[in-house]
Formats: sequence, C-alpha cells, structure tokens
Amino acid sequence: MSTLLNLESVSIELSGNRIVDQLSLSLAPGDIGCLLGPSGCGKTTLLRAIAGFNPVSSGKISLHDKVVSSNSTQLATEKRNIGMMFQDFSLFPHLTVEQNIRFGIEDWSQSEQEQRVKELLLRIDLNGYQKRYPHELSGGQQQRIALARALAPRPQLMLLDEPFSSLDAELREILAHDVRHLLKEENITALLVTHDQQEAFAMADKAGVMYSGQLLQWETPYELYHEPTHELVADFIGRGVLLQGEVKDHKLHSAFGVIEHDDIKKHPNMLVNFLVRPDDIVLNKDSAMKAIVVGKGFRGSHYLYTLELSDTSRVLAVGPSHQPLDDGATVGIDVDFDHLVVFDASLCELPD
Ligand SMILES: Nc1ncnc2c1ncn2[C@@H]1O[C@H](COP(=O)(O)OP(=O)(O)OP(=O)(O)O)[C@@H](O)[C@H]1O
Repeated sequence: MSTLLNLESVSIELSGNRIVDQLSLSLAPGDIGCLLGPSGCGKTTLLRAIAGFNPVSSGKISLHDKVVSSNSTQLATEKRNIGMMFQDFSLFPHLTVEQNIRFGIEDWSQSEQEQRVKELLLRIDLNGYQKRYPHELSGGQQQRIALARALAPRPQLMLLDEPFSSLDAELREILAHDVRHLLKEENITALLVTHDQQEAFAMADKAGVMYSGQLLQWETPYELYHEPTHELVADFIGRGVLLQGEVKDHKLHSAFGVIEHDDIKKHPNMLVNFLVRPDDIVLNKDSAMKAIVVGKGFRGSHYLYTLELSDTSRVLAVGPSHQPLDDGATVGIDVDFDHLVVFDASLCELPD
C-alpha cells in the first residue's frame, strides 16, 4: 500500500532530552491520523518535526517516499507542502475573510484565487462572508476560515494541533465532523493532535496513543477501543476499568465468576488484569450476579453508574436516563464481552 507520510523509528532530542523515542507510523494518502496522549508526552514536538521546525536526532520522516528529515537531511518547512493549523492559530485581524484565505495562494492567477476562495467558502458553509473581518465572526467560524486558509494551497499533508481546543465541547464535535468531511472532499491527508477522544473517534481513520515519547499503538479507533494491546492504552482510551483475574485452564476466574471466551482459549495460566468497559456490563434485574450502585452521573441520554462487585472492585455500567437507579441499590448484572482483553498482571505499569 502506498504511504503519504512515513515515520521510521524517529527520535527527537530537545535541550539534550529525548522527547520522542523511536516512533514509527504511516498514513496512506487521504487518511486522517490522530495522536492522543497525556500532556507533555511529545505530540506537538513530533508534529513540529514533521513540519520541519524540529530536527530529528535519528530515524527518518518521508513524504511520498522522499526523505524530508533524517540526521543528514532537513528539508526546509516551506518546501514540504504542508498545511498547518496549530493551537495558537490566528487569522490576520486586519484582513477580510477572503484576503485571509488568499494569503497562501497569492502567486496563483487572479481567477484561480477567486475560484479557490469561492469553492472553500462553499465547502465550509460560509459563502457570503467574504468581506467580513475576523472580529465579526464566531469562534467556530474563525476556526473554519483558518482551516480554509491552510487548505487553500492544496497541501499534500495537513497538520492540526489541538485546533478546536478553545471551543466548547458541542461545537468541537460539530467541527470535528465538518473538518473530516472537508479533508475527505479535498482528499488531503492529515495528522491531528488532540486531548479529546471523542474528537479523535469522530475524525480519525487511524489513531494512536503516545506516552513518554513512544507510540504505544497505531490502529483504527475501533481497535484502539476494543482491542488495546497495552494497559496504558486500555486505561487512556474510553471509559473502563482494569480488574484483577486469573486465567486458569483457558478460563478467566474473577469477581464475575468463571468466564469462557475465544480470546483467551490459547492463553497460558497467569494472573491478569482484564479490561471492563461500561458496554460489557448489562443491567438485568433477573440475574443472579449482584452489584451495588455506589455512584451515578447523569449524561443526558443515559446514566453512567459505578457499581461495586462482591469483592469490592468497581466497574462502570450504562443505564437508561428515564429509570434512574438509587445510590445503594442492589442490581442484577450480566457480563457480555465482545472482546476479552487481558494483560499479564506482572507487567502492569499503570500510572497513578
Ligand atoms: N524547546 C524545547 N526544549 C526543551 N524541552 C522542550 C521543548 N519543547 C518542548 N519540550 C518538552 O518536551 C516535552 C513534550 O512537549 P510537547 O509540547 O511535545 O508535549 P505535548 O504532548 O504536545 O503536550 P500538550 O498536550 O500539553 O500540548 C515536554 O516535557 C516539554 O517540556
């Protein structure tokens, strides 16, 4: 399969500290990738290296099979044909919307510029806003114009670093969908950095979790959620808990009793931590397995309950919004694991 962006064992050092550590990932043309991870894990540093602002200390960054960064190559940022929208983006306040969008394509012919501005404004649903100034636009509109400005020259790759972080959650979700749609329409490959998992799930074809400069997994959002290959990914992505259990004779023994599942049929005997998502727990008043409601959070369409099991371990479960359960109530539960994800307990290294 062809790749547009390829990172091969990239390490980056800043002021003598290794910030990114032998990181590899690739993106196919037109794909949207998303990097998640806690603050300070090196996401921005990596994006800046792809853009050409940070040199790599070892490894290679290639665009369309052309090496643009290595310890012997450093192609200038302006020669990489990369569009950028970083956290501290700002539109030029003294320029109109149209002038802002034209900024990177001023060497195009007048008619091509006009055509491109028109096309982009239609795509971002802001046709008619050409003559407005940035202060006459809402935050979300400004963000869309900034994106149009970055996309105008048709970059081969778009880098987005927390582009919606200043907006409220509802607007972020709408914009995430809009931006995905726009990037797909323009067939532009993109790499996005975000703290927000919903944003990553809404936008990404491929997503990954970074910790301390390393990329722990690089998969579809579905696989990251359902089949994490590392406890830190399981802990970071989605809501869920890791419970202790023991795999014995290809069955899982835990507070839920004995569970048989295809995913552990070939597993050796060992103590494990296994992942329990809210969607693995089914409330069923007729079930013999009981749990106690020890907390609940209203989420509009549903409640998210914290349930205590017989061994005092706690799990999360979802219940309908219109029939809330009381704190302290005893409820029947079933477990229904689509995937049973287990980790060797002796290797578990969850942060506090
Ligand atoms: N110019 C620099 N010199 C030395 N260290 C730096 C420099 N820039 C960043 N760092 C350090 O590199 C680490 C990673 O920073 P980076 O901004 O890449 O993290 P991040 O994952 O993007 O965080 P956030 O999500 O908070 O934006 C941090 O510990 C930071 O202090």
